[in-house]
Amino acid sequence: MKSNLDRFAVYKPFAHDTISVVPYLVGSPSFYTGNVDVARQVSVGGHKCSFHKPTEASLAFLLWGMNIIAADGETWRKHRRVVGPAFNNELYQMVWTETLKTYGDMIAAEGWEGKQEIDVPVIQTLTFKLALLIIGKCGFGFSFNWFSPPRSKDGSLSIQEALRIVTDSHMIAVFLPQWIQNLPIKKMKEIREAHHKLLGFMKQQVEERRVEVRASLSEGSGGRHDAFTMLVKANEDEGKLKLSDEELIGNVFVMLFAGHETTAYTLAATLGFLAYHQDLQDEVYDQIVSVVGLERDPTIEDYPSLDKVLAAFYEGVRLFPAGHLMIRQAYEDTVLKIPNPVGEEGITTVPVPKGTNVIVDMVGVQYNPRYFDNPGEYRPSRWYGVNNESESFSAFSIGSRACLGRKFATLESVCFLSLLLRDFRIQPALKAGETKDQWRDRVLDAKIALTLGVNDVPVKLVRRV
Ligand code: HEM
Repeated sequence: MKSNLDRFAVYKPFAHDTISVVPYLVGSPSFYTGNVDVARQVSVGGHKCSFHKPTEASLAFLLWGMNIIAADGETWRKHRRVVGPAFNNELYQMVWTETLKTYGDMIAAEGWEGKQEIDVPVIQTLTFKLALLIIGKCGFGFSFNWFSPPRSKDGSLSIQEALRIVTDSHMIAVFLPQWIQNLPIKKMKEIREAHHKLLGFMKQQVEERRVEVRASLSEGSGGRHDAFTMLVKANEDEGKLKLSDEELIGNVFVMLFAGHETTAYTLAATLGFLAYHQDLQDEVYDQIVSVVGLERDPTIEDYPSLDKVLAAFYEGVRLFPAGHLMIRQAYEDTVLKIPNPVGEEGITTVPVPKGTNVIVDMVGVQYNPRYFDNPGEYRPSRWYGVNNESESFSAFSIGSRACLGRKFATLESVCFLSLLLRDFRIQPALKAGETKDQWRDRVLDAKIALTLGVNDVPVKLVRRV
């Protein structure tokens, strides 16, 4: 069976991991690369880089206002100066604490306390809910919980439900023509209601936070620590370079999209791999028990010692790199220095005319045998002892435009996995007559939406203690 992750096969006939693709009929050639050195040349940004992020590549992120992901050049620097400080230790502590709390809520709300075996037909139903609640609480500062009713007593949508609908329908809102979105059908009406509700709410929140931040600055008190509040706070210090309210909202929303689906899919893939590889799951479990024991909750201070849990997650990100395409464009005539194939010394310099797209194919990078021995194999030990911030792990991108939420995602995931894997052994939920290998082939393959993700992962949770 041909896998959607077999993208490196594209490069094999050419013996190069950077290729030029010429369209049959119209359009100019583009480069596709699975090479980290080439990726670095085009994706790092900054004055010396001849490539930028074209607006067409970021349309999916521009629905709510300009933001750090879509911006480029000076505009990006302005956004980064405000958004960067929001990712600080106070936020990270909040991510850990809220993940612990949300895990507890999940167990109670799903009725799993005391249950010995639980069938979970699609693990994504849990990981998406977790990621949405954590980004909602830590990114937006909302008090969400695992089972809140979708509509309040007066029949209006709850903010939590509006956020869920907006996230789930993002591709519709971006790509479907406006006249279809305006049709008086139930689904479209619901999406419009959710957008309207959320936007009104966000505007009111910006104003509320501004008042709070000014009060806490003048009183010297602490105030809230969610990313939204931090953003408003950082923006207050910016004088002339302040972001507008629309840009603030654009950035809060982009965090929702950048930080929700990515983490949720990767957690699902990681659990799928660990279900298939019971020996690797036991290795991770042994570390959790030796670091945290069986009684107490893991703390953020345990995080550096839970390196096998992190490695299991990193290997999930590598094999299912959620940010699978990074599109850059030459804004001037330039060259690419392309390393020759393995076994041949040196580089080949290729001219790149202004306007040429270079597409960093993250699946190509992560499955490139130049960097990984037997790249298709799930082997977390590749990351044992590798510094957490290391660029040898490239699936969060590299350079100054690398993922700002890397630590957010890894803290959330390590905390959640440590709790879940300590309580339960994860096993593949097989169909009647299906073998484990058939389950792997059916389940551990990719599908592509806004990000790249794993197929639905059906598992069985078996209580360990
Ligand atoms: C497994 C989880 C994640 C993966 C694999 C991932 C991957 C990436 C990649 C590849 C980029 C570079 C995109 C490009 O240059 O075109 C990126 C950028 C970014 N990510 Fe993530 N991400 C993850 C989670 C998160 C989370 C949880 C957040 C926020 C809470 C986040 C926020 C961002 C932001 C703000 C940027 C833009 C940085 C900039 O351009 O300065 N990401 N991410």
